[in-house]
Amino acid sequence: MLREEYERLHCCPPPPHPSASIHSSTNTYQIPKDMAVDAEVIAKIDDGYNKLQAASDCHSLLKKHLTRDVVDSLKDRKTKLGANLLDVIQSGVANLDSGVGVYAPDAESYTTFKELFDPIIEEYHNGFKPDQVQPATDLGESKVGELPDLDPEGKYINSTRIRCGRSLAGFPFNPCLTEENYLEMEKTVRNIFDHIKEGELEGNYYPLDGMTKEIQTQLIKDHFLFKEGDRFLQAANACRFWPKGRGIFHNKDKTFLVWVNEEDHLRIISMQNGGNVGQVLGRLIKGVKTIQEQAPFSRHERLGWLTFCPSNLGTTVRASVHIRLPKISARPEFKSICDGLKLQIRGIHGEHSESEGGVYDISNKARLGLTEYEAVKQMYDGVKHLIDLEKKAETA
Ligand SMILES: Nc1ncnc2c1ncn2[C@@H]1O[C@H](COP(=O)(O)OP(=O)(O)OP(=O)(O)O)[C@@H](O)[C@H]1O
Repeated sequence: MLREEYERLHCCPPPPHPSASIHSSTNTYQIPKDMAVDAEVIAKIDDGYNKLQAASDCHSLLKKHLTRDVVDSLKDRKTKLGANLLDVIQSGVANLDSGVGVYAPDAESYTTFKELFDPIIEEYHNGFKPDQVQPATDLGESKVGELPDLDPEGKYINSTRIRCGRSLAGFPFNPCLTEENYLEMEKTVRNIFDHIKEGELEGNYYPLDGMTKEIQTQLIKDHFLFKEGDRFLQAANACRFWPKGRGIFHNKDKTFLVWVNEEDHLRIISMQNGGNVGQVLGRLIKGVKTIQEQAPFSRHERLGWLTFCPSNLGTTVRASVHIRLPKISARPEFKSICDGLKLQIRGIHGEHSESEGGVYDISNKARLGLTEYEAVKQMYDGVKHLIDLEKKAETA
C-alpha cells in the first residue's frame, strides 16, 4: 500500500517495517515518539464512544469498559509502531454485536492501552487481575492418559478439536503488518512445515492465494479452514493484502492443521471425529513442540502467549466438542449451566454462527490464568457433566 493511501485510510502515517524497526536502524520510516494522534482520529474515537453509549442493544465488553475517563486518558496515546486507540476499538464500534470488541494491533498495545485492556481481560478470563501472572506452560504431556474418551459409544459427540495460537517473535499483529511481512512470515513457516517428518504430522502447505473457490469452500464447510470476509476482523483492519501470506497446512487425514496469518500468525489445531480428548491433545502437543523447536514465539511475562484478540491470551487454548444434547440444550437454563461450568457455547460453524441439527460447539471459555492442561480439563470435566445431565434427562 502506498504511504498516501495508508494515511487516507488511517489518518496517520504508516508504521515502519516492524522487524526493521526492532532489529536494525535502516532508514525505514519512523514515527517520532512525541508525535500527537491526529485530530481526525481523536474525533473518530469520540464518535465511536458516543455510538457505543447510544446503542442500547450493544453488550460488548468494549462498551462496558470504554468509559469517558478511559477515552480521555487513552485517546492521545500511540505505540512505537503508531497504533492508537481507534485501531484498538474500531471493530467493536463497527460491530455492535461483538462480544469483546477490541483487538491489540501490536504487543505494546496491551501495555499502552492497559486502562481498557486490563478490565476487559479481567472480566473475560474469570477475574484475572492486573497483578496476576500467567502460569508457566504445561501442555499436559504426562497427563493425556487422564482424558479417556468422553463418549465411547459415539452417541453425543461428533468431533473434538483443540487449537492454540502463536505469534512469531519480531512481528506485530495484522493491522501493523506490511505485505512484505506477510510473505516473509509465510516463507518462514513453510520452511518449518517442509521439515516436519514425524509420520502422523507430516503434510503439505496450501496457500490461499491460488486455491480454487471450490476447494476453499469445501475446506470451510468441513470445519478445516477459516472463513473469508469475517466482518469483525475486517473492521479491525486485519485482512489487508488478503489472500497474500495466508494458507493452511494439514496432514493427510486432516487431523493436524496449521492456519497461517488469519487472525493470529499461527493457529495450531488437532482434531478428529469422536470424543477422545486425550488423543487430540497428545497430537497437538507433538505438533506444538515440533514447530516451536524451529520458530521463536512472542510470550509476555504476565499475559503468556500473545495473540491479536485479548480473549485468546495466556494459553491460547480453545478445546471444543461438537455435541448433540437434545434434552438439556432445549432447557432455558442451558446457557447458565454452561456458564457455571466455565464453558462457552457456539454454533456449528464457529463463533457468531448458529446451531444446526441440534449440534453445538462447546468449549472452555477462559484461556488466561490457568495452564494449557487445565484449560483442556475445564472443557473435559464440563462436557462430562453435561453428558451425565443428558443421560439423566433421558431416563427421567
Ligand atoms: N469440536 C469441533 N469439531 C469440528 N470442528 C470444529 C470443532 N470446534 C470448532 N470447529 C470448527 O473450527 C472452525 C473454526 O471455528 P471458530 O472460528 O469458532 O474457532 P477458533 O478456530 O477456535 O477461533 P476463534 O475463537 O478465533 O473464532 C469452524 O469451522 C468450526 O466449526
